[in-house]
Amino acid sequence: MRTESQPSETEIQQIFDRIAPVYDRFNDFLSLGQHRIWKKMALRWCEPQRGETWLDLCCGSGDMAALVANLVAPTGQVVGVDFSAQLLAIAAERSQSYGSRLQKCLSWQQGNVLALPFDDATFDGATLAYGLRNVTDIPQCLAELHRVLKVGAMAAILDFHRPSDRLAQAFQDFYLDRVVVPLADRFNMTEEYAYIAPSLARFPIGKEQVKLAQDAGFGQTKHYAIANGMMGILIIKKTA
Ligand SMILES: C/C(=C\Cc1cc(O)c2ccccc2c1O)CCC[C@H](C)CCC[C@H](C)CCCC(C)C
Ligand SMILES: C[S@@+](CC[C@H](N)C(=O)[O-])C[C@H]1O[C@@H](n2cnc3c(N)ncnc32)[C@H](O)[C@@H]1O
Repeated sequence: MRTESQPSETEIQQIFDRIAPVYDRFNDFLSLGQHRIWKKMALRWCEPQRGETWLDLCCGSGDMAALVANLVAPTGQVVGVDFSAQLLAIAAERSQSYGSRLQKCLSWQQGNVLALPFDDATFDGATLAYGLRNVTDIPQCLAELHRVLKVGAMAAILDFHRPSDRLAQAFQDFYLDRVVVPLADRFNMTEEYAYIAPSLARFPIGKEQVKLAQDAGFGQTKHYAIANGMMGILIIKKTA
């Protein structure tokens, strides 16, 4: 797989600001709605509880934050953080259509997950869906996540994964190159979606993610490959 040099933070921010208008529809169409299942699977492994305060890093259009809010409502809180103003605006707009029970639990903050604007030990748990592969400094992201979590807190990190099975790998390559990018091309977003494949080629595999989480101080770490190995969920717990 060809790998390219990593884009800068500004370039990544611009990618997501540009794809914001089609982001949700593309995800639903291109994953046949499966990405919503994958997000729910991630939550089943970190179990947000009613009344807790959770952080959704790289929240984008707010999908995952809304799922967590449904579990911590009515007294809990979920803070979605992202540096894309365009996707955050969509998250805020979409949350207006949720019932007041959820709306009261959700808040949105523009910020950089590599320098979170929260005190140490603030959150009971966290989610990070399709964000770790897009940050420019994975160890710093995991260090910030560890800092703002309470001891005993869990986090679920969902992202693409490279299958070990050659056939699944070939399908993933085919799908990204011959389905995803051509569709994006029809909306003048070729480069934005062509970024996925090299970002995946650079992305640490499951056991490497476990090591990175352990190096960041997480005492319990487990990586699950799902969707025939094309996606992965890292479950981590702050134990000290
Ligand atoms: C929700 C998903 C991807 C989010 C996402 C992550 C990124 O890093 C991007 C970078 C640049 C542009 C867009 C994104 C982005 O949308 C996963 C589902 C959407 C995927 C684009 C579809 C790929 C699915 C699997 C490779 C194969 C699915 C097989 C089967 C048809 C379900
Ligand atoms: C693929 S989207 C994921 C959005 C959402 N979590 C989801 O599951 O659909 C990746 C998001 O990460 C955000 N992002 C990337 N690097 C970031 C950083 N350093 N700080 C804050 N947000 C960042 C992008 O703006 C984008 O919204």
